[in-house]
Amino acid sequence: MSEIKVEHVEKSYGTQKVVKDVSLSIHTHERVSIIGGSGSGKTTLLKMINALILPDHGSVYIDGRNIKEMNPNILRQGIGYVIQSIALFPHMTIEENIAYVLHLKKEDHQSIQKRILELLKIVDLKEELLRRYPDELSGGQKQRVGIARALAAHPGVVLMDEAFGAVDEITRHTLQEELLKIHAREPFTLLFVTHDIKEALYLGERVIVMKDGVVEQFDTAQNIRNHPKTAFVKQLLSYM
Ligand SMILES: Nc1ncnc2c1ncn2[C@@H]1O[C@H](COP(=O)(O)OP(=O)(O)OP(=O)(O)O)[C@@H](O)[C@H]1O
Repeated sequence: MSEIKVEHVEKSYGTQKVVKDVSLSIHTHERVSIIGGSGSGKTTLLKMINALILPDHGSVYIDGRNIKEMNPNILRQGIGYVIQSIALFPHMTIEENIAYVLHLKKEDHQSIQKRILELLKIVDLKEELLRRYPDELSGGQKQRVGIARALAAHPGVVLMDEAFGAVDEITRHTLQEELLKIHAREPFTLLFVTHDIKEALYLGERVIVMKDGVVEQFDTAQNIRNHPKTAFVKQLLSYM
C-alpha cells in the first residue's frame, strides 16, 4: 500500500468547514510535508487518510482502492502513524509497544524477535531499553520507539503529525536526518505534518501548504522556495 489519492475531500465541524475541496495525488514512496497555520486542517486531512476521521464529501484512495470499502483495522495495520504526544501504551514494555502490530498480525515469535532487533538498529536504540516502560525513557527515546512501532510491519504509508515537535532542537535535527536514512533503507510513502518551514523543506520532496482548509500550493520543495505562489507561502518562507 503506498500510492495516495485524495479526491474533492471536505470536512466540517458544525458550521465550520475545516477542509475544503482538497484533491491531491501522492506517489509511491514519495516524501511529502504538510505545513500551514494552526487550525488550517492539517491533522484533519491526515486523519482522513487512515480513516480516523471520515470525510463528509469526497474520497481517499490507496493504491486505487477507496478506503471506505476497506476494513479500518486492516487499513491501519498497513499505515504507520506517529504523533507528537507519541501515545505509547503506558502499561506495556518498550518491546511490547514495538511488537504490537506484529502480534495483531499473528506473526510468529521468532520473526517478531528478529524484526524488533532490526528496528532497534534502525532507530538507534539500545536493546537494554526493551524491558523498560515508556515513562522510564527520555522524550527523544520515546519518539524513536514511536517510529519503530510505526515501522514494525513494513507499512507502505507512514503518517507523522508534528512527530518531532516535543523534543529539543538537537534531537529534532538528529531525528530528521535519521528519518531520511530510514526512508532510504525501507521506503514508504511519507506524509509529515509540521509547523516548521525548514523541517517541511528538508524532509519533503514536495510540500503541501495549507491555509484555512485550502491547499494554497502543492509543489516541489525547490519551487516552494523559489516560486512561492501566494502571500502566505512567502510569509512562511520569511520565517526561515
Ligand atoms: N473534533 C473536533 N470538533 C470540533 N472542531 C474540531 C475538531 N477537530 C478539529 N476541529 C477544528 O478543526 C480545525 C482544523 O483542525 P486541525 O487539527 O485539522 O488543524 P491543524 O492544522 O492540524 O492545527 P494545529 O497545527 O494547531 O494542530 C480547527 O479549527 C479545530 O479547532
